[in-house]
Amino acid sequence: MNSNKIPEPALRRLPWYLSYVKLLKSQGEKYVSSTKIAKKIDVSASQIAKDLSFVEISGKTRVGYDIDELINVLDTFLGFKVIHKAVLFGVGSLGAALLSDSGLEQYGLKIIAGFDVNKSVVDTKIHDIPVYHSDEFIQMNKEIDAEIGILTVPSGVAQEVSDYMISGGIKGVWNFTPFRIRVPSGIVLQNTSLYAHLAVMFNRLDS
Ligand SMILES: NC(=O)c1ccc[n+]([C@@H]2O[C@H](COP(=O)([O-])OP(=O)(O)OC[C@H]3O[C@@H](n4cnc5c(N)ncnc54)[C@H](O)[C@@H]3O)[C@@H](O)[C@H]2O)c1
Repeated sequence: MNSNKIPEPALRRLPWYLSYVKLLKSQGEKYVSSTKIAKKIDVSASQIAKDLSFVEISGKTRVGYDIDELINVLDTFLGFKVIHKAVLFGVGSLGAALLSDSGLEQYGLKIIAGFDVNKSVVDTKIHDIPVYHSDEFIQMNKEIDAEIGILTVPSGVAQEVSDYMISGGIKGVWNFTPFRIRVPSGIVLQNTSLYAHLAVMFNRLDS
């Protein structure tokens, strides 16, 4: 298994296969072929077989992949089985919604604490997750040891808050702000924007 070598498009497709085979398992299926996955997902069977060649699993002739084994190797390969500790900066409408999303933990992301500067949210709990003042982060992260920082602050402070999280030991920044923040080499940056996807949908609807 070599996760460094897998191309990003293949890596992005693996969760689709995982969610489909989990559905098949819930329907009592034991085996699945790449042809069967291909029929449901708009990806060719040969592409699926190629993508799955990056994970340590081999199909059986005629029956295909053992579903339990496939779920297990995909969950492991994608990092969903290991709990990654995270903190979240900016407990506003988006940040609070993410703190309330118990689905993230099923994908291996455990948000340990939220941080904000607004007195009305500091020292509260959202979905049982404590919210602290941002100034407390550096000291607290020596204990929490979170490696992922979720950024849901206003764009105007995105860069400074990102720098601050990194100075406190954060190794990966999940940036939800529309600001193109910069991170030092060695720090992983993932930008996520609902709005960018919406723009693509509008553009396609209008054309
Ligand atoms: N990626 C997406 O799809 C998506 C969707 C919605 C919003 N957003 C972006 O997410 C961000 C938050 O949006 P929102 O609607 O939740 O805003 P919001 O105003 O409701 O929340 C922002 C929070 O950040 C806090 N904050 C401000 N300065 C801070 C600092 N220095 N340290 C810590 N916390 C600080 C504020 O007190 C507030 O609680 C914005 O940048 C917005 O553009 C992105």
